Amino acid sequence: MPMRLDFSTAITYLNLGVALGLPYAFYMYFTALRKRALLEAIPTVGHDGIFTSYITIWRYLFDGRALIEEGCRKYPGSAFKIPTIDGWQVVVNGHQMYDGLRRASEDELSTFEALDDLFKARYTMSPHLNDNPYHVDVILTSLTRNTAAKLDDIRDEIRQAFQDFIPATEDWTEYSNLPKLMPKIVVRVSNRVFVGLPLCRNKDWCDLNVKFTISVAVNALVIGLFPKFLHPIVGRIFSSRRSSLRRATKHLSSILKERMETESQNHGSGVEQSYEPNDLLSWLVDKREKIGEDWQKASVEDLSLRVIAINFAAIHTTSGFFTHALYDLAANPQLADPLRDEFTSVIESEGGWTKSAMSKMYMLDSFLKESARKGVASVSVIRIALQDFMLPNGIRLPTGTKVGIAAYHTHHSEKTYPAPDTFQVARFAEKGGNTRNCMTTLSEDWLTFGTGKHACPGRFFAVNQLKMLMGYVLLTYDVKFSEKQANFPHPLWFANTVIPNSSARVMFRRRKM
Ligand code: HEM
Repeated sequence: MPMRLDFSTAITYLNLGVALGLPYAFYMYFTALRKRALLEAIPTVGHDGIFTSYITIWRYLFDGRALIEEGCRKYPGSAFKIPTIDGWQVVVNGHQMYDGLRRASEDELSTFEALDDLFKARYTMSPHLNDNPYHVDVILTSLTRNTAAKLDDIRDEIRQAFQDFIPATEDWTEYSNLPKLMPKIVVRVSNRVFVGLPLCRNKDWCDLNVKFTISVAVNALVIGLFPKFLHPIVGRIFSSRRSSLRRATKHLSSILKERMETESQNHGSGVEQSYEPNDLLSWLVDKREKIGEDWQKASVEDLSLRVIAINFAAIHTTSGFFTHALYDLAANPQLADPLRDEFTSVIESEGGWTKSAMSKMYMLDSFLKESARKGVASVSVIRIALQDFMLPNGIRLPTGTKVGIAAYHTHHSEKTYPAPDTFQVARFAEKGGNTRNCMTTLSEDWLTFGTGKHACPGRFFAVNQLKMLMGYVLLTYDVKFSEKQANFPHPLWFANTVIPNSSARVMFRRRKM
């Protein structure tokens, strides 16, 4: 029977709601006033009234780039603040400011705290992941060093994955929603190196790793809608971390146990660790003493979590980058021949798809870098101040302030990049082995991989993979936009992130010589 609410019960509920809601509203109001007062010395772009700031918060979601551009014009080489749904975001621009952020230590401006804030990582991934992020070191050292030995595997997996998802047909075949399709290819190729065969082709493993990133982002968004003091409760309710970890452990448990057993037997016995099989799992197991005294207790869960966390960092970044590059290739079909010629002549002179060959693809490097230059997020290098921090121009960031660099603005500076809105394939191309301008070299004008101690450790692996993906496409297919694709499919800039356009229609066919 439906429950009837009588008048006096309704009044009781109303009173209860007011009794609880009013103190909360006051708490929120005074917290907002206090936070704004702390940042008073930093100018605001948009509205900064406690209530009117919501107009800017809304605008930031869909037009953040324009707001940041306005801030950079008004305060060149300096800092300004913008109200966002996650609180105040301080944005800096200019080389001097870049240097200030680059040099800051983790104790001053924290990346881990910023990741936690952005992805609510302690609830969506693990409360302990960043206590000892030794997997970051494993990516930077073991993965980078071993990539050369894995290029044949990468190439093989690229071929297999493309055959499965974009078979080379005689006639043109149209594909839509590349942002959904490309992660399916990239997850296989990356996992050929992370976990090897046959797991890298396992549907459930691939599905888990493609969807884990999305579930973390969605969970974080939902948790962020609640006030911070409720996060420990809602963080448990709105998080799929346990089910994702269970799923990952199911796949990795027996493999990891076996690797740990072998590694323990060899540890200290003088037997040189030969990394057999030579993959990320072996490197993580081998280096697990870096966890500290407890390294032997490194559990299967701990290692499994690190593997899906690495996938989280690797898959959608690489596939988003690759999707943008494919759009740029389809929009500039005249570039296919020169890029293809460079690819074939370099692999011929270098004796195959080697690491040295990849490093000599100057035009391809420049093409990919130019594509990423245009499609960068509006804010990058996001940090949170763990103590009061003085910016190089004397502006003080109080403890707890979130700060980032205006990346889109930097990548579109007329001074650094003349005609910044045009696609210039040779903008970065340099012959003669000069690596100053290549994709993996960090600089104040190139923020795709961040900067400083926390710059992307996977960039060397990612760039090799991207060059091989692009090389495979160039040698195997002709690519163009469908006639239905009237305009260039610009990405969507949402708040401070960038998302590849999902409505574009791209046509592929087997390459006609
Ligand atoms: C094109 C592909 C990629 C892009 C655009 C990209 C971009 C980035 C950016 C912007 C950061 C933050 C840097 C900073 O705040 O200064 C980052 C961090 C990170 N990336 Fe990447 N990334 C890519 C691929 C990868 C891959 C393939 C891996 C792993 C194999 C990876 C692992 C990581 C990790 C672990 C961090 C955190 C580093 C730390 O906290 O010290 N990334 N990446």
